[in-house]
Amino acid sequence: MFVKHGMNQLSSSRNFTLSSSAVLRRQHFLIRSLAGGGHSNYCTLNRMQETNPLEADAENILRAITPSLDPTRHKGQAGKIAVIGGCREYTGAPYFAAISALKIGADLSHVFCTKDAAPVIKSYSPELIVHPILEESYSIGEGDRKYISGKVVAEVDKWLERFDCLVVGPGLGRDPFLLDCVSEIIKQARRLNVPIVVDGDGLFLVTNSIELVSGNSLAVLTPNVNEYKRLVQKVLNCEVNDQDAHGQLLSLSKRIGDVTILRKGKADLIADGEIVKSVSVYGSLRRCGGQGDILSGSVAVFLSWARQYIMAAEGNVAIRPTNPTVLGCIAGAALLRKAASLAFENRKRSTLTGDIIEYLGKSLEDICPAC
Ligand SMILES: NC(=O)C1=CN([C@@H]2O[C@H](COP(=O)(O)OP(=O)(O)OC[C@H]3O[C@@H](n4cnc5c(N)ncnc54)[C@H](OP(=O)(O)O)[C@@H]3O)[C@@H](O)[C@H]2O)[C@@H](O)CC1
Ligand SMILES: Nc1ncnc2c1ncn2[C@@H]1O[C@H](COP(=O)(O)OP(=O)(O)OP(=O)(O)O)[C@@H](O)[C@H]1O
Ligand SMILES: [Mg+2]
Repeated sequence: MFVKHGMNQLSSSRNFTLSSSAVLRRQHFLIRSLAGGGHSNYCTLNRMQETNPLEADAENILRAITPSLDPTRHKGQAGKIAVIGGCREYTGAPYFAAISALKIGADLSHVFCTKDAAPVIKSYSPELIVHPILEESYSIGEGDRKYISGKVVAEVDKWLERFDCLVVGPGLGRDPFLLDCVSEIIKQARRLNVPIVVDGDGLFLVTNSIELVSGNSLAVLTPNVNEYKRLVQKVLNCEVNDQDAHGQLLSLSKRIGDVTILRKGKADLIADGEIVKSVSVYGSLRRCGGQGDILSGSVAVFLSWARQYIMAAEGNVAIRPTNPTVLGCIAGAALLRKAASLAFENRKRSTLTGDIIEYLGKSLEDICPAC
């Protein structure tokens, strides 16, 4: 009530005081004081949202699907992830996705990128296995296209079956030749039943060729606000309806043949054609670029772990829902948001994606200790 009253006073005085910066500063101070502090209040609001029946039981899901660190396990069993992305413009996005997968606990993380991007990505981290195999139109002659496309696809194909999940799109760019090659990689992954998380420019590609993912129950789309708008316009032939966000997301996922969609935003909404879940716990006020890339790498790892967990449970799955792609989305979204909130607590306005990545380990450890 006090907050409301204070806010009303502030808004009624807005018209004639906005020009004064001292008054503005006092207004901001008053709003923060009445609301109990910027970030902590934000978290409290999020905690209140946990009473929402659609809110996923993210912490229990994280505990259930994260594999124990067992001395009998060998390298590779905790996950082999590959990111298809990285071009002349973007080297950060594939790095963020691939390194996040390792920081969460995957054993191996590969990046398939263009020749220009590879040395840059390699230099960020020796932990990543980087394949400089993608080609953009500018670097090849008209007559070489078919031959080079075959070579690119064959090179990825050598590895494809070994991966537990592909992340297609972070920093991929929109070169038409490159995207044609990536279409073939997506088709091949589907033939081999390799799950894929489609993000960034991968979404630009599949939005224009929806048949690439349509009906693939092992595909996850992770659109941000722009990517979601394009997807809704293209597939549902209408505008985004925030009044019925859950219903529209469900319709969209149904229309694309029950693929799983994680709509990123203030609350992350997840649908698979059957159910809708929301992840709104934790979070940060900082919107620096690259957080979606962390998310795509994280979802890939948790999706792989969820599949392993469900296979091992042999029908005795202790958590709901039971679709591994949805579980992967819930776990990935919750972990990113927790890491972002910890990073923000420390770094405030200067929080960057690299800072958030540094908190992925602690965030998982708090929920699910290693030993
Ligand atoms: N540090 C890094 O390396 C990071 C790299 N990142 C990477 O950036 C890529 C784009 O992702 P993003 O999130 O900027 O896309 P989004 O919000 O739809 O676009 C914003 C506006 O830009 C425009 N536009 C975009 N791409 C375009 C293109 N190739 N050519 C022309 N226009 C283009 C777009 O226009 P529109 O599509 O609406 O016509 C919209 O108006 C993606 O690969 C991502 O992974 C990020 O992950 C962040 C960290
Ligand atoms: N308004 C918000 N409040 C809280 N968290 C948010 C908000 N918007 C986005 N997020 C968080 O940030 C994550 C990344 O979402 P974002 O929309 O920034 O993705 P993106 O644009 O694809 O990022 P990238 O810059 O990596 O491409 C989401 O999963 C969500 O957890
Ligand atoms: Mg993105």
